[in-house]
Amino acid sequence: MASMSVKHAIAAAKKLRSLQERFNPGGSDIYPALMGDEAITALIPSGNPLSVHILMFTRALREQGTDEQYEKFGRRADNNEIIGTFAQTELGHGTYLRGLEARADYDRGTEEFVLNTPKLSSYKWWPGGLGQTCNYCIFVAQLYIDNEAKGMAMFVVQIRDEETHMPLPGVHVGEIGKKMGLNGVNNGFLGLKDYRVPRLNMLMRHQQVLPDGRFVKSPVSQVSYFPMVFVRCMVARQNSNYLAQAATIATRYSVIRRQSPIEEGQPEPKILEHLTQQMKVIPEIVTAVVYRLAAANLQNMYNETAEAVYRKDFSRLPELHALACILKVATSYDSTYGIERLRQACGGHGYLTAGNLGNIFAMAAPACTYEGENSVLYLQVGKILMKNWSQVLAGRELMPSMAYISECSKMTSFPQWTGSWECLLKAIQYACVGSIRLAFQSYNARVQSAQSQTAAVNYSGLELTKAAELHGRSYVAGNFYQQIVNSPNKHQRSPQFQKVLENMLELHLIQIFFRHLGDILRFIRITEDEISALQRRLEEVLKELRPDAVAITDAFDFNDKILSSALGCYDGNVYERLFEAALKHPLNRKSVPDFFEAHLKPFMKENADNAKKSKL
Ligand SMILES: CCCCCCCCCCCCC/C=C/C(=O)SCCNC(=O)CCNC(=O)[C@H](O)C(C)(C)COP(=O)(O)OP(=O)(O)OC[C@H]1O[C@@H](n2cnc3c(N)ncnc32)[C@H](O)[C@@H]1OP(=O)(O)O
Ligand SMILES: Cc1cc2nc3c(=O)[nH]c(=O)nc-3n(C[C@H](O)[C@H](O)[C@H](O)COP(=O)(O)OP(=O)(O)OC[C@H]3O[C@@H](n4cnc5c(N)ncnc54)[C@H](O)[C@@H]3O)c2cc1C
Repeated sequence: MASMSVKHAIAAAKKLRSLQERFNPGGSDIYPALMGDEAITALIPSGNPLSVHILMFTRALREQGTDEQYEKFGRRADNNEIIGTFAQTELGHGTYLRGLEARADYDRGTEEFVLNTPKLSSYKWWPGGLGQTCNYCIFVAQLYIDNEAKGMAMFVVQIRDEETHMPLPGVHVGEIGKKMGLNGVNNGFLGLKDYRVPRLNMLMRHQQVLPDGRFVKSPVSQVSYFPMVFVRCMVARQNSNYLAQAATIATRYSVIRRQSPIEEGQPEPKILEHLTQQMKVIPEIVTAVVYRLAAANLQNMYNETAEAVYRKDFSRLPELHALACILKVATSYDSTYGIERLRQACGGHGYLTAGNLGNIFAMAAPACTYEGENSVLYLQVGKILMKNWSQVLAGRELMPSMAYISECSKMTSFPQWTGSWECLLKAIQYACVGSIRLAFQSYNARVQSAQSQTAAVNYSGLELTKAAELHGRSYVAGNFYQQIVNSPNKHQRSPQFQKVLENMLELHLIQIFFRHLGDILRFIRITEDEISALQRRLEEVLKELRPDAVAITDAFDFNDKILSSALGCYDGNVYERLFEAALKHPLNRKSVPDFFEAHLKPFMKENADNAKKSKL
């Protein structure tokens, strides 16, 4: 499987290179490569073994290395002359980066670093492509000078001979084993023993070790985390894509499959006529659109921040970090749970490999873990919200994506309930700020009672997580509202198209309202009549969006090859394709399976003989 994936990935990368040269001659714009990676990844159901090379290895060289280091390593990596990965996570540590055990000791006598993974738990474990594909990696280690720890640093390390692909001396490298998906990616392990690299193999754009061993600290240590921020932004885009693929499959299947009359004596309807089926499928279509728009916003913010960081302006890093965390978490959680809901909406055929929904789930699900495990990133955002709440109390301005927190903090009570979009959006934001305030009170009380900040974060973790989740909802819903209601290009849309978008906004806001009704009722008085009115509107908007469901998912424009699903093909010939896939199963090559003579027949005969004996 791994070699097939590498073969496909290389073929696709070559195609991508020619496209890039045609549409972006000589440009260093990485995004065609990423779109290509998206396409490559979608075309290789077992995952793209070059993803981490494209997304992390090349970018770390460009963003963390000096111009000279880019010339030496980065250009060759961008041109796929060398293939690398990002080796940070270890067998014993993934989240707590300050606990990473791999070490780099500076030897000023030879102006080299001596790299070691001192224990089994220090082995790098998980990096994509590391097992068999890559011949280089970015090796993340704790830097030591004269045995004094200086923090994390990144090193360009060649792990395999460029001609023979043999592991180099001092390198122990291999595949970590089968996973629940992405088995074409050959995630690997790496142990290094007294492995020496020249001083200039340490990426030194932001921090340096001089020949005499003097250490020049980075002005902002967190800039070394930047490669992860980028992938978090990419995950938001990628996982909204996975959800869109699954929503396309389930929608198309739901207008082909007929089952269970709604009126006695009437013919069986398409299953999408059932209201509960609409509630399973249509909100997922809208969620995919909502996150795709949020991910696009985040990508623009990443570009702007990356350019600023290149100019040594780190001012926007904190906001990008907060948004990248919350959108990576929200998109990966909602897409993973949404894909499973869509699989279940397709009945038994949704469980067939030929439907491809299981594989799309297996591709989407690990995004809840890699690039920062979601519950950890929720806590990270919770901490940032605590810091921002202190700013609010001090009357200081907040970063733009948190401005609503200041506004809501000035409201002594929630205004008269109207049920309008603005009211629904404000309700989610108001509940978020109420949750932040409660979390802050708990957190602050703990710090006041002499708990350390890290302990206070841990013991306030449930409230911090809730506040972070509601912050994500507020940001995403606010972004969707702005795009639909206040977009500068709104006048270019036909009235019909605007109406579909407004129905999608109505559905998203009501769906989020009901999902967090408990959180909202904690801070806002809403009567049963007002809630029932929203229930009616939910049923109504599902009915209104039903006729547009296929057109919206067709607009995602996934080629049948990308969907790779007998349930979701454009021509709708589901049963023929299911049957065609079944006949291809190896067990159907013979009428009598080999195991009949070898196992089944003796087993049945033995039982028959025993039955006869027991009658005698
Ligand atoms: C177009 C689509 C194409 C396809 C797209 C495909 C996409 C996906 C491809 C699949 C490939 C998967 C590859 C996977 C790779 C990996 O998994 S790489 C390894 C990832 N590992 C992690 O993410 C580790 C998670 N842990 C952390 O990030 C940190 O430990 C922490 C949890 C954030 C804690 O940080 P730490 O420094 O230990 O302590 P804190 O006190 O929390 O932070 C200190 C201050 O630093 C700020 N900060 C933290 N992180 C960042 C950051 N990234 N950027 C900016 N600032 C950061 C933090 O807010 C604190 O600030 P102050 O409070 O102001 O001091
Ligand atoms: C498919 C895939 C691809 C990957 N690719 C790469 C790669 O290319 N390069 C790379 O370096 N890594 C990669 N990783 C590793 C990934 O980054 C780590 O798995 C991730 O960072 C989580 O670390 P961990 O697995 O060690 O879990 P741990 O950090 O051990 O966490 C385990 C659990 O403990 C809990 N926990 C941990 N810390 C806290 C906390 N502070 N507060 C509360 N609860 C906590 C959480 O529930 C967490 O799920 C990949 C992983 C996967 C699954």
